[in-house]
Amino acid sequence: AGRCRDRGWGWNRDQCRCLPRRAMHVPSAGSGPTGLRFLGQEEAQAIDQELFTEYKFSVDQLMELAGLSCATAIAKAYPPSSFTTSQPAVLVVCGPGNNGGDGLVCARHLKMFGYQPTVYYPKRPSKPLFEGLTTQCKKMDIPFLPEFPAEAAFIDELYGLVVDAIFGFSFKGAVREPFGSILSTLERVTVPIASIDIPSGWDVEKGKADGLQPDMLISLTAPKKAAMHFTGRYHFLGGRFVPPALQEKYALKLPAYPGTDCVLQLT
Ligand SMILES: NC(=O)C1=CN([C@@H]2O[C@H](COP(=O)(O)OP(=O)(O)OC[C@H]3O[C@@H](n4cnc5c(N)ncnc54)[C@H](OP(=O)(O)O)[C@@H]3O)[C@@H](O)[C@H]2O)[C@H](O)CC1
Ligand SMILES: [K+]
Repeated sequence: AGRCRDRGWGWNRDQCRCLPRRAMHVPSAGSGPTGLRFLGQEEAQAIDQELFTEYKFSVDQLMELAGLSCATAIAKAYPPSSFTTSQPAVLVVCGPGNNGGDGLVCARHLKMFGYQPTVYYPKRPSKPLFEGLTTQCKKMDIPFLPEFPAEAAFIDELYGLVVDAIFGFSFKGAVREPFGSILSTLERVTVPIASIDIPSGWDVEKGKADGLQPDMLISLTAPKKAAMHFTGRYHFLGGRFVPPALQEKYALKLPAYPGTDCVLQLT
């Protein structure tokens, strides 16, 4: 039990024993379907554009479904009872684009599901969509951190899970500040990280061997090529909103979601 006081270890209520925090959550049985197609960056962006221009979805519609998928997948892999912190505290780190918007929606649904999310959102676009999502979170008493914790150990101490909603499929080139420092801190945390769509800082197609190594990846619409380099425990598919004709046009070969579920566990 002395080990429980060490950083990176904690008491697991489900298993009634001390475990490394990274191994805290028991993976559910069963492996995912095969034959999925992994998308390149341009293809992912083309599908996204077509959803908006040809199929007339609005961004906030799809973002709501994407963020709900993420919160649902998180609740399946990391139920509140599996947290070793006194509360199921989750740090949601949001970037400047739509991936960050998915993070805000995810934070709101996590709160609805009984988690205690806190958001860090350093670069906020002055657009009604993002301002609205921010207000919705604030009105639900979700705190926004004024500064990012300087030490990875502070994050390990305060939160049982980090949601990475910094960059998605439009990330390109070398990471610019303040996100470089944020990502280097996140690379050192020992609590699990759940990445939305792409592990942030990874090349969308080639991944990044020495970058963030999330425990969970929630691929939206269809996995991107970077997902082939994902070695964490949980890979979920979410964003169940692609009309069959568009799935066919891009030969997505999406597996069937179970019943009315908005997520599907791939691994
Ligand atoms: N169809 C779907 O599946 C949907 C997915 N959604 C989510 O949207 C993202 C893609 O969102 P997008 O806004 O296109 O892009 P990102 O969130 O990935 O990032 C764009 C911002 O990131 C900045 N950026 C890019 N590269 C860097 C870098 N090297 N360093 C720092 N910052 C970077 C970029 O800044 P610019 O200055 O270049 O403009 C942007 O601000 C997808 O992955 C899903 O998560 C939708 O929610 C719903 C539909
Ligand atoms: K991400």
